Amino acid sequence: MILKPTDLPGIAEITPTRFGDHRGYFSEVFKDHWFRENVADVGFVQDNQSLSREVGTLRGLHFQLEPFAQGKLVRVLNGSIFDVAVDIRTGSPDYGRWVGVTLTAEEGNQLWIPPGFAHGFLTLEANTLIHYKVTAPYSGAHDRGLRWNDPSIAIAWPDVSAGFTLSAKDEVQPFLTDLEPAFTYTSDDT
Ligand SMILES: Cc1cn([C@H]2C[C@H](O)[C@@H](COP(=O)(O)OP(=O)(O)O[C@H]3O[C@@H](C)C(=O)[C@@H](O)[C@H]3O)O2)c(=O)[nH]c1=O
Repeated sequence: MILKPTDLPGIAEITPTRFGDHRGYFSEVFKDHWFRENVADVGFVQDNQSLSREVGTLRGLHFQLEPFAQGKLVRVLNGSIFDVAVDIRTGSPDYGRWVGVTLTAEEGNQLWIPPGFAHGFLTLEANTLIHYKVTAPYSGAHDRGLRWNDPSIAIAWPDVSAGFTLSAKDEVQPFLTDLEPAFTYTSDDT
């Protein structure tokens, strides 16, 4: 496993080793012990999969409130995405800052997004299939969002000529300035 920090403290890119031979490859894509030792001492309780048919499908930005706040470990099984995390921890030196990493099925790279960050992604290819592990179960009552194109965050989403496809919910998510404080930064945070 190759662990690479990103420009946003707390967000890490992980690329599992692939052992290739004439048949294809073998790869350990998640190892509990390694993850706890090297990334975050968390347990995952739910695995999610989503398929986006159109290139330019944008899901997010999403997070869940406590006590169902989720850390997410995201990877792509088919196609590719521009995966984004935004720091929404009140008092954080990085509050409102974002980072984006291209994740591809070809490379098999993953992004770790701890609780305290809003998450979203844009598909860069048709029929992109993603898989992600989460550290808390889904709770619709705790599900919250942040506007994907909030000018105060100014995420540089890649240009996809097809235009963006969003859910009705995501078209009208609140702006950062209107968010109820959901997370508080502490110096123990990574
Ligand atoms: C996320 C989720 C959704 N659902 C249901 C609710 C709804 O009926 C349907 C579709 O939900 P959504 O529109 O919220 O799906 P989606 O827009 O794909 O939501 C996901 O977006 C990405 C960016 C994330 O970070 C995820 O945590 C999650 O919020 O699936 C579950 O049953 N369990 C879950 O864990």
